[in-house]
Formats: sequence, C-alpha cells, structure tokens
Amino acid sequence: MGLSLKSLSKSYLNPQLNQPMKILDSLNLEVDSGTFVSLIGPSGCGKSTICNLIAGIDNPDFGDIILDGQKIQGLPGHIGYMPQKDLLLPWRTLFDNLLIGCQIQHRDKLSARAEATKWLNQFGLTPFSNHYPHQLSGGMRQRGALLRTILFGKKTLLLDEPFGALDALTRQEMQHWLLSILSQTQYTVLFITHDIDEAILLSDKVVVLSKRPATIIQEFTVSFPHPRNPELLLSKESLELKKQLLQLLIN
Ligand SMILES: Nc1ncnc2c1ncn2[C@@H]1O[C@H](COP(=O)(O)OP(=O)(O)OP(=O)(O)O)[C@@H](O)[C@H]1O
Repeated sequence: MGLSLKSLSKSYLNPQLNQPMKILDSLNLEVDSGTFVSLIGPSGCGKSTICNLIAGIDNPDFGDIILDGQKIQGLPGHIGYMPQKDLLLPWRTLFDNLLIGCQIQHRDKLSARAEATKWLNQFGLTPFSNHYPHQLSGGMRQRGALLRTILFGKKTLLLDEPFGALDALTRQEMQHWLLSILSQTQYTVLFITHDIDEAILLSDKVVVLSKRPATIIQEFTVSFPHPRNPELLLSKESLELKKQLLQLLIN
C-alpha cells in the first residue's frame, strides 16, 4: 500500500520551438504507506510536474499513478497537496482559509470548525486565527498552508518545497516542528526539496532525479532513528550520504 508511480511520462509543448519537450520519461517511484520520501533534483527537471500529475491537476501522457491500489491519474482530491506558493486567500482570515478544504468537500461545518480549532493549537497558531495572511510571518503562513493541507483529511501528503522561501533559521524551526507533528501521526509523505540537509533530516528515503527528462538516478534509504535533531547532520554517516547526494546532483 502507499503511492506508486508506474512508467510515468509527460511532455509539454515548448513554446519557443513549437515542439514537444519531454519532461518525465518512464518514471517509477514507490512511496510506502506511512513513510517520508524526499525527491531532489536539478531545477527545472520536472518535480512540480510530478506533483501536478499526482494531485490530478494534470494528466500523464503514459503511465499510472496508484494510491492504495487505486488508479488516481487525472482524479483530483485523493491526496493533500501543498504547492510551492502557500496560496492562502488574502481576503479570508487564517481560520477561514483552513476551512476551504472542508467547504469544497461539503463536510459538516461544526465538526470542521472543531477539528480546525484543535489543530490550530497543535500548530501554535491559535493567537493568529483571526489574522489575515498579510498579517502573518512567512513561517506562520507556511504552517497555516500545511495545516490547511492536513485538514483536507487525506493520509497522503504531497509537499512541494514547503520551506523553500523561508530564511535558514525559520526553515530549521519548521523542519523540527514538522518532524514532531509527523512523529504523532501516520502520514505518507512525498516531499520535494532542493535542500540536501533537509532531505536527510526528514526522510526515510531520498530519491535523486536526473536532469530533464526526469528519471530516477538513485534511491537512498535513510535509517537514522527517530526522534531526529539537526545535530545528526554532523555525523559521519550523514556527511557521507550528503557527499554522495552532492556528487550525483553535480554530475
Ligand atoms: N504547463 C506547462 N507548459 C509548458 N511547459 C511547462 C509547463 N509546466 C512546466 N513546464 C516546463 O516543464 C519543465 C519542468 O518544470 P517543473 O516546474 O516541473 O520543474 P521543477 O523541477 O519543479 O523546477 P524547480 O526546481 O525550478 O521548481 C520546465 O522546463 C518548465 O518550463
């Protein structure tokens, strides 16, 4: 069980050359249920395209996307997707932003509000629930966007560079905080990042993608025990893994 990508291929029209441009070439990937898998690869190799296909926003040309045994390509609504930009609606308070998923799914309002209230506390956002997005810090916005993704109610999360726009310190806080949230839950997570340290710290498996068209160059199991803290990144094993990942990405 979990998420499987089978021989996934996708081309887009290159508007300059007016020719198809291959973005994904027969990509295979397994994300086992309850595990955290990071995808890293060069800029423009097709990571967000993979996300859009899994989220059902776009269709693959070939191949299957299978979630817990069911084909989901072209079918939105099966996973919690947090795109690169937080996409909080500026005219809604944080609390009302959190309820969007429940409204889309026509879920009971009272129970949705109760659930959002419970999680707001867990995310340290209770004092800011009536703030509008422009009144929140970058870290709070990202936490809000992640909470909204969780409140969508799916057990598989697709997080496309959720901390990419944050400064180094806030980013570290967010990683620490994500680890603690995930340690209390059983989510299956596919996480996109450019940051090798972040991938090592958070993941059970790190998957390295080639330049476009994206195929998988290598997969690494990351078996450091939990709970993890950033000091593990200074360990000999972690530095060795980082070296291997860097070499693959540079070549
Ligand atoms: N709708 C589209 N039409 C045409 N080309 C597209 C479309 N979407 C993406 N592309 C192209 O596909 C390629 C891969 O883009 P994608 O955003 O998936 O890469 P990425 O690995 O997520 O990049 P980054 O790491 O910079 O965020 C790029 O060359 C991009 O220009």
